[in-house]
Amino acid sequence: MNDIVLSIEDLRIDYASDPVVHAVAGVSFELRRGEILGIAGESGCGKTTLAYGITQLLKPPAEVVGGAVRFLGGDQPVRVDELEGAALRAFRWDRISMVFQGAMNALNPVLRVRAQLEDVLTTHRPTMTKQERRDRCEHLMRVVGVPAERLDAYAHELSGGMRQRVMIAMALLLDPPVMIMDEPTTALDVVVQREIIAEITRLRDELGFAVIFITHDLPLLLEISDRIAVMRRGEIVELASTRDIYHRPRDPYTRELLAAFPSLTGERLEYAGAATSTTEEGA
Ligand SMILES: Nc1ncnc2c1ncn2[C@@H]1O[C@H](COP(=O)(O)OP(=O)(O)OP(=O)(O)O)[C@@H](O)[C@H]1O
Repeated sequence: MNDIVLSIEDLRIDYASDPVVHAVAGVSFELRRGEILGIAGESGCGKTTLAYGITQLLKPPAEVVGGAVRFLGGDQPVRVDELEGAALRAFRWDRISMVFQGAMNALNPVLRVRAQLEDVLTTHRPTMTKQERRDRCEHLMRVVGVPAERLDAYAHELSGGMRQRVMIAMALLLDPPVMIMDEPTTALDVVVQREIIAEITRLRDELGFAVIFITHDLPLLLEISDRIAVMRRGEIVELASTRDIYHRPRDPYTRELLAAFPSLTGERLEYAGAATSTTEEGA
């Protein structure tokens, strides 16, 4: 069995604006079966463009100008970047699914959650019976921690956290070997964010799918990833195990990124009050 599920080779994506932006400037990496690969980097470094490029969701003026994306998690290798039309639609969700920032707002406001989940199954698993579809949807709701009764709700009747969980359920419906998550919890409050992250790592352990997890939140990546790729100006400047990124960062930019976050483990310093304060007031 191949240990690599996805291979990205020298992927290049431009925005054909004036001047041209080389948003992804020759990115190569391999995603291993069942791993969580974190992609970190400051705003504008090309993370989202990369995610959309891998799944062929880019819209003009964005354009893939070079490289290859190969899915290796099935019987035959698939050149994802060459898929079109019905073949692309059949591939997406089934082999690689996505949860993007604000995905929770992608739910259709006039359809019940059940109809939207069942629609994915009707399209991709046409031989499933009605009862099988019902069972699968109810199972997935339980898997992501939403009571199955909520299948009868409309999106506006659910909290932001629940809606994002529903989107994760949708991404898991077809049991894909790869999930791409781009800031999947950024729009949520910290407590809900932690719950959902814990859920994603638990599901990964249980179901064994691989995840590309994109965020500017490096401490979060250090917590959940097996390996981390650090992106800067459209390129990966360092890709290593999370342990090495944390303890032995090689690239100066990785060190800079790490230094930008307060240490979680170092010596505890006593708070001495605001540096600019000249009075005792409010101390
Ligand atoms: N429609 C567009 N036209 C021209 N340039 C664009 C367009 N969309 C994005 N870019 C540029 O492409 C580069 C990469 O943007 P991208 O959104 O992929 O970065 P990012 O790392 O995901 O940032 P963020 O974390 O803020 O979402 C940036 O320089 C951005 O300004």
